[in-house]
Amino acid sequence: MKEQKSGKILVVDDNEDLLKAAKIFLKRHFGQVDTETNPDLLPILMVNEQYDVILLDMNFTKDVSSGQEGFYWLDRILTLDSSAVVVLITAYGDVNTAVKAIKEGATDFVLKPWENEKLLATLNAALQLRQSKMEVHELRNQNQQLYQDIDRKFKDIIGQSAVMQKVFETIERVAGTDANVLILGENGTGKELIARAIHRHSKRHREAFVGVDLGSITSTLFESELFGHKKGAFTDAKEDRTGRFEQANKGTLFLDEIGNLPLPLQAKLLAALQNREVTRVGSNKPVQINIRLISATNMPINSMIFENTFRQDLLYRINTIEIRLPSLKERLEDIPLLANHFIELYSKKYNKDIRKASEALITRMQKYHWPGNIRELQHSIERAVIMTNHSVLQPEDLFIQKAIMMEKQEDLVSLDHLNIEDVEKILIRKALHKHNGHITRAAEELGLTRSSLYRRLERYGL
Ligand SMILES: Nc1ncnc2c1ncn2[C@@H]1O[C@H](COP(=O)(O)OP(=O)(O)OP(=O)(O)O)[C@@H](O)[C@H]1O
Repeated sequence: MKEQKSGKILVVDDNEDLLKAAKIFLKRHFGQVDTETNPDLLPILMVNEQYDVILLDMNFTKDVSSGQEGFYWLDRILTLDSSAVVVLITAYGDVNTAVKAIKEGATDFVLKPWENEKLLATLNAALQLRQSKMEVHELRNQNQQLYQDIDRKFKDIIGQSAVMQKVFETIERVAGTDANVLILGENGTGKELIARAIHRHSKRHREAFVGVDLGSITSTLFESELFGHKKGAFTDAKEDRTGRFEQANKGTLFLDEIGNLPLPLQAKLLAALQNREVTRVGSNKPVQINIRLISATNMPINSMIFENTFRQDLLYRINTIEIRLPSLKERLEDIPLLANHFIELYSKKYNKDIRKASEALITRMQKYHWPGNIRELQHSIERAVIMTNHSVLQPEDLFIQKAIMMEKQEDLVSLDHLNIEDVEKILIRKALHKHNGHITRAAEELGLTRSSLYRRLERYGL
């Protein structure tokens, strides 16, 4: 099999005969060999091509042999590309010039007239160096990207409204402490996002952030999931298992949906938090735990105390600091930022060229009530970005799809759970959808005048 030649070499020397000879010889060993007599063209050559090794003469002006020109061009090359690999050539080489050239960033030095085999060995070594320089360069870029991503995550908590500014202030104040934090807020308001931000800005950021959805754990699995179990502790315990508390040791434990925890399990959780230790199911050896606790719920946990559905002593354990996240309705001024943030995110993800949301869309979004908060807004934008042909997102991109989705959901709802307003809303949406948003026709079908339909649209935020 023919050997695949690699490496792009540029030879810069004022001697045309030398260049010809070099080209003939080097082409047998490298993928591309370019030659140039005029060093002034170096910058442009380097823009047009990424050379792996530049073989550079040290003297270009007739009767000058100081090597100063070589040093000048070496410096220019390294300024243009700090990973460039330059091998200097000179007929008047001496040890001092060689040492100086290496000190100034040259990779190696060859003397004219050269022996082909020696030149080849020097260039092969230079090529290897270039490859590792490029790998390091790439890794550094990746690293930088990762750091930017991590950094951006805090910036990814979008919000400039006064309520969100307060939330940011609180996060900054509490993150560095070990205080237990309770985050309250409706579904999709960003409770988990905030919990992760607190962890990332805490002293424990190098340790684990372990989340548990208490709303979805069955009573039977609660202890095994949280505290772990020993092999054979019960029928399905085929292996030893570390519980979430132990996994989070030295880090942060995030207990989501804590308001959904039944009372008997609240007692077990409280005991673990008070004693700062857990015992795996089937074991009698308690394990010490050191965790920072962040909890979250969408339930009105403070009033649950009065209904005896949440233990007051547990609440006191978990809510040293309380953060209440506003619903999206309470921060309508953040909608433009959020909308454009998700448009940018999903345009990149789906390779589309969508610049922003139109003003009409923003106004429309600010009138909608967003029961699913930011999660709903995020998903609506994602769908719209996938489906649209517009470069500026329009109301129909978002709301027609929303109407279709809602209609599907509403068809599943049985009417006896609804009050008269809900029924009206459903009928209005259906009529609008049927007539593609045509107000006069929808009003006719509903037996309303145009203005009374408008009034209802306004009232229901449709
Ligand atoms: N301020 C914000 N800026 C940008 N994205 C956000 C913001 N708040 C929430 N999100 C995004 O919205 C989605 C829902 O957020 P998250 O899961 O943190 O909400 P949650 O309150 O924990 O929801 P649930 O109560 O349903 O568990 C996530 O994709 C999150 O990244």
